[in-house]
Amino acid sequence: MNLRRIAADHRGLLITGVLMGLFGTAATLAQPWLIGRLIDSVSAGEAIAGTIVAIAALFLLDAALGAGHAYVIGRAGENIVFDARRILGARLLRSRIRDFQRLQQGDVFSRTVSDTSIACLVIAQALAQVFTSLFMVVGCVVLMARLDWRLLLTTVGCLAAASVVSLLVARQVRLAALANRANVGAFGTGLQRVLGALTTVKASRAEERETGELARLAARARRSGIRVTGLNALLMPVMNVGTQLSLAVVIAWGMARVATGSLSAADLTAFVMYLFYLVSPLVMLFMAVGQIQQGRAAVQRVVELAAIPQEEDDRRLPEPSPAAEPAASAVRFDNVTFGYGAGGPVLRDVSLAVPERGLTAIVGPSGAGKTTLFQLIERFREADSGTVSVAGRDVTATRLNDLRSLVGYVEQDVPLLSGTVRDNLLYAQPDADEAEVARALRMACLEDVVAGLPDGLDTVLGERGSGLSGGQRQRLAIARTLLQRPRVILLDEVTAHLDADTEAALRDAVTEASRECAVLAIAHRISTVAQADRIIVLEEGRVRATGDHQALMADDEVYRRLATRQLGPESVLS
Ligand SMILES: Nc1ncnc2c1ncn2[C@@H]1O[C@H](COP(=O)(O)OP(=O)(O)OP(=O)(O)O)[C@@H](O)[C@H]1O
Repeated sequence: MNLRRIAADHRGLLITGVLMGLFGTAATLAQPWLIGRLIDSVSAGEAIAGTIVAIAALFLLDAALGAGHAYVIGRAGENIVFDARRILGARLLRSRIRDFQRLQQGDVFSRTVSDTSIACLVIAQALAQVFTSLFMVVGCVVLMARLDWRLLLTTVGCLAAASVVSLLVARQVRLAALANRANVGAFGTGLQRVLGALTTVKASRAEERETGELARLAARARRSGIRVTGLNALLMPVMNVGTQLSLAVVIAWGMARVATGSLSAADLTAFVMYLFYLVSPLVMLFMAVGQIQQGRAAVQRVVELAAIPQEEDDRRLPEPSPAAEPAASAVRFDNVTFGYGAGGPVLRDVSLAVPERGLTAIVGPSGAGKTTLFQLIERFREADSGTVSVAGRDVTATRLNDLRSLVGYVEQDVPLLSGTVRDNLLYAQPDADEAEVARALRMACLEDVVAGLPDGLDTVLGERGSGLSGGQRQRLAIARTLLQRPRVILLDEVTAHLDADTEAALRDAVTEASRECAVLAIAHRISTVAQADRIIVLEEGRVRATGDHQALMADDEVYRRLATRQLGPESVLS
């Protein structure tokens, strides 16, 4: 993402805003000159009605252009923020999982939400401010020089001293503001840390400790915020002292010269007005420069995040042929080796085939690489060597959209999003009709559950599907997957103990699903293993054995151990 290019897309509005600001400034600059002429006309006893009308018109024009400038620049800023967030959102959703998982979620959030607005608004507004303030300062100085260059030198002397002090203060403001942003960010991260694990905090009786920690972080943010406010409060008064000093000198010396006749009263009045007009844009200029510095830091953070690598653009790959390819296996691994990077391979020379129908259970000790197999099938990760195929197609030669429509993934922990039950059900297949929904609910054994909810399908679920039990959430995710009519369902079973009824319902749902497509289940329960048509035993990234329960109980020591210790002692009896 290139913010400069985004800003260039809105150059029409930006240029209009800056031009309005410049014309408004020109209208401001003309006012003291016209008032000087008014004084001249009054002194000379000439008609003044025309001049008064011109001055009033200038005031109105100045006000209208000032308002227009603020609105147009603000609007351009919001447009730029909108584009930046839209592009960033799309890039995050299309990012590669392995790169996304390296990021801190709190940091991604603050870069996408607040850094984008700081970067874009500050830069649009501060840049516009620089143009108009600079024009005002230069205009005032030139017109003051034309009126009286000696008075100008005196003024510049006083204001220059005040400006140096202001610049030093402005620098401190910038540093303090950066520290304050970091402290506010640290508070946000601290809050996210505890709110994300609120039940753990409560169960550990750590509320008081964590409240203290949050208060400490909030106090740091408060301290640095007060420092910013204090320094900011100094800026204007420092410049005001400079103005008051120069005003006193200009009036004293100017009046003396008016008395001797070397300066007209009209020119002195105009000069004093320019003096007032000069100060505010001078301060604005300092502040805008400081803001641009802050904005640059935010731009840097946004651009860094936007550089996150993307899933490959696979539109060049051929479209799948409409005739369903005959495939002997729903999923095939041929000599697949894969590692996450440092630490060596997690899957080693894995070869396996999952038939088009039926339930295939994967069992293995913790860390054997079971979830990693699923990651490769969905192509969240890619094999270092060997081939993974789904429905007869090499996953690396299939468009991601096509691949992921062939595969339904039912995760263990977070299968649902917040929203209604219906939203969740239709998530992968938004255009499914009522008959298909009813069929999916029936197959996933969810009809009774939905009927028992207060608003049926329109019941609103909390974040991550809270409001349903673990087993119900998984069955809803199975129903969602069934609506998609995939060729393969990947099921990572819930590990938590389920009651006998829920377990039976889940088992029935899986059996139903496996009549229509291949179900590949990471099995944590003996009920799944016992009903499986075939079982793959994975150990240390290798396929150790394949077979049915009876055969593996007889032949495979690791399976026997898993079946008796991990999956439940009752398996020995089965
Ligand atoms: N994102 C990751 N980055 C680095 N290593 C990882 C990552 N995910 C998993 N691993 C490592 O890969 C190995 C296999 O992990 P995987 O999650 O596939 O095992 P598993 O068989 O599903 O285990 P469990 O039954 O405990 O869920 C583990 O040693 C794990 O530490």
